[in-house]
Amino acid sequence: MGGTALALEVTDLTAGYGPVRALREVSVEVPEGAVVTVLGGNGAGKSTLLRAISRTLPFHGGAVTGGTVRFGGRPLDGLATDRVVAAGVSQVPEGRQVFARMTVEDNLRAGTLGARGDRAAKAAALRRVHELFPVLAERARQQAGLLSGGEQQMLAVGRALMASPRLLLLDEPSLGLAPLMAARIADTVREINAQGTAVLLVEQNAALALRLASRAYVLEVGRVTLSGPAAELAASDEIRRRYLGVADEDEPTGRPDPDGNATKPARRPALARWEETR
Ligand SMILES: Nc1ncnc2c1ncn2[C@@H]1O[C@H](COP(=O)(O)OP(=O)(O)OP(=O)(O)O)[C@@H](O)[C@H]1O
Repeated sequence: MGGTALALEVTDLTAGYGPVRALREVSVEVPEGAVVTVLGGNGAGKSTLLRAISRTLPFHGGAVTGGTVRFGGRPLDGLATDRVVAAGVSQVPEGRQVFARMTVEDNLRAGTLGARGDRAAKAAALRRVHELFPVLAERARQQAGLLSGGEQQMLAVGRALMASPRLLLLDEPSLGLAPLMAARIADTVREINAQGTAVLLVEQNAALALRLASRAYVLEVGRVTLSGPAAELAASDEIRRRYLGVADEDEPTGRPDPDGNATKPARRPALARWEETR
């Protein structure tokens, strides 16, 4: 968990796609070494935020039209994507997007393009990725497109880690995965963070994200509508009702009864459901 030093400082960021305004004066901070999450429904602007930070928005036909992004005190504005990677920020895009016809090892090698560090640093990064995801070592010569969905997500995360980032931008890592696989990915995010990498996690699965993060932001139609410590947001009625699938009149305290059972099993919060898979 971070102290007061900020790794990432996004200030009043406005961005869009032609006439579509996807982000309006969004400000987000990630302290050094922290996990911070951005929650929000479909189309809220979560992916756009990550693309604006990694400067990949132009590849999607979008542009930043206002505000600043600073990393480690230095502005990222105007940098090419590979310079952002070199500055220590790597993104795992939504939908994994591994190179399906390339081997697993070549996908990982692609992650070192633009990265800082010499051969020894890249070899160390590969060892770290193989320790986190042994299956990527076992399947090194296999075509990436033949991996399962969960394994492809591991590959996408592994590829981003090959650049030894100080900040990992993670776009919906649990999307389309079975609960057990999502929980495994969550464990890995925790481990990556414990090794010193800060994480900005975009998720629709609020239960999972709030368990991982120390701080959370809620994005609605391009604006930050709520932010605070993740534990506080997880306890708030508004978040519980809208993002954790709990109706406050049913479970005013949200606490299980003394036997540890939720009081209304049929309406158990998503948070409890996720914990059961672990
Ligand atoms: N490449 C694009 N071209 C035009 N409009 C886009 C593009 N990508 C996203 N948008 C629009 O920008 C807005 C924000 O989309 P964005 O993908 O950032 O939201 P999101 O919160 O990541 O949603 P989801 O969880 O569904 O991916 C939406 O109105 C969306 O339709």
